[in-house]
Amino acid sequence: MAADFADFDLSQRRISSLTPEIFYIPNFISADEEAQLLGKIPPNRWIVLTHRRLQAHPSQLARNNTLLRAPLPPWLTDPVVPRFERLGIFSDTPHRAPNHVLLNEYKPGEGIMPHEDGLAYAGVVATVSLGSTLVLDIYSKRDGTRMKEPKDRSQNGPKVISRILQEPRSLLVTKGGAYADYLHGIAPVTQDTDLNPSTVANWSLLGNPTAFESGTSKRETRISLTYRDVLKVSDAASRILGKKNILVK
Ligand SMILES: O=C(O)CCC(=O)C(=O)O
Ligand SMILES: [Fe+2]
Repeated sequence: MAADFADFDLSQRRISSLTPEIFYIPNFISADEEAQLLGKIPPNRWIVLTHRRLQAHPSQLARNNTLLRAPLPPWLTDPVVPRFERLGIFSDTPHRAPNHVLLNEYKPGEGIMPHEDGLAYAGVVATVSLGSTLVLDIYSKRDGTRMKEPKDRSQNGPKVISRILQEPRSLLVTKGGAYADYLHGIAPVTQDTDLNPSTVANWSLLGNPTAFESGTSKRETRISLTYRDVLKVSDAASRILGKKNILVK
């Protein structure tokens, strides 16, 4: 049985006071709950991209970043959302609860380019990891506005400032602009390497650090559930459904 997180102090799980506000909780869900979640993912909802596939629940956002008002499906709500409530994760966002979940699936060798999450969402993202461990890289936004020569690219490009190891069943919470003032990405590799207490920012918070003592972690298929609060919500069902152009993200 996973803990119910009633008297849990999230501030104790902050990854580092020097970097953006990011919190890590291993074993946020139990192995049974993980298996149930994996079993509930609808096989017909995947949007296939080049290096991963994704699903959006309850729906994709419309072009103007508006969510059509609809509840999250129950399998994405229980048991996760009540635990968020007990931890106060979304207590300061406009709807005080997540209203949107993006699922991403990465097979070994797949990843996601460094990016920021954009203006559609409140500045809190809560990510539940399923199936496999992988490293999330956090990048500073280097000022690359003017690159005189292509060779300057290495100096001006985004730079990894933090590496976060996400174990299956863990929760990662990013707050306070961590996903807007910094970039985040996942390298398209088949194993994560160079893992140790000085290269992994959340090493001291890991559930099972002994599993990574060899310094490498082989990727299996990993699915993330990223819970968000979309700022703009609309009841105008017919107007939005009438529009042809729907954005993935
Ligand atoms: O899979 C993840 O943990 C990150 C996904 C992500 O960055 C996104 O969907 O914007
Ligand atoms: Fe993202």
